Amino acid sequence: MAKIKLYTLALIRNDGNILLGMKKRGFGVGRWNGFGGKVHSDETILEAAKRELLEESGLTVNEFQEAGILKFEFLGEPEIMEVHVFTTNKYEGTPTESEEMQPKWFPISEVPFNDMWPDDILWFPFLLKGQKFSGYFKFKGHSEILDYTLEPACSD
Ligand SMILES: Nc1nc(NC2CC2)cc(N2CCN(C3COC3)CC2)n1
Repeated sequence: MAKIKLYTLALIRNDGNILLGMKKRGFGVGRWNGFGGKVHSDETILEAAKRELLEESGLTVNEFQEAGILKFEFLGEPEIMEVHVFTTNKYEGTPTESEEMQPKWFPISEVPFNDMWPDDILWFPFLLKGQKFSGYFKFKGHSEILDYTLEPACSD
């Protein structure tokens, strides 16, 4: 039976820019990404999103928009990654490097997709348009998408 593991991913906007972090260690090291991590058993997904963003970037967010849900399967591995994606342009603090992430603002037109997870270029357009999305990706290793589905998702 596949085991689902919950993760969060927060993308912070500021006018025409988006905040990404270079992952310095662990899963996804060497790739730019939003900020997030595992959901602990004693917290909600939203609490985890806020906690991980603060830990990884130094930013405090009180109001997140739900942007979408992404499910990832890896060939030969039982765990399904369920990533809850959030976005906001309301935050406090200044992006600060952490042990996990080195933050950097990118103009929306210069998102470094070649140095990000290969799924990102597929769902970012939904995020940038404010269109909620629901996606499922089957990966072979960490760089090859074998197949996927991606569709607009209804709000509630
Ligand atoms: N953009 C993007 N793509 C992903 N693709 C799947 C990997 C194939 C996964 C993903 N996250 C899942 C992992 N999470 C790490 C931070 O601690 C764990 C960040 C968000 N984020």
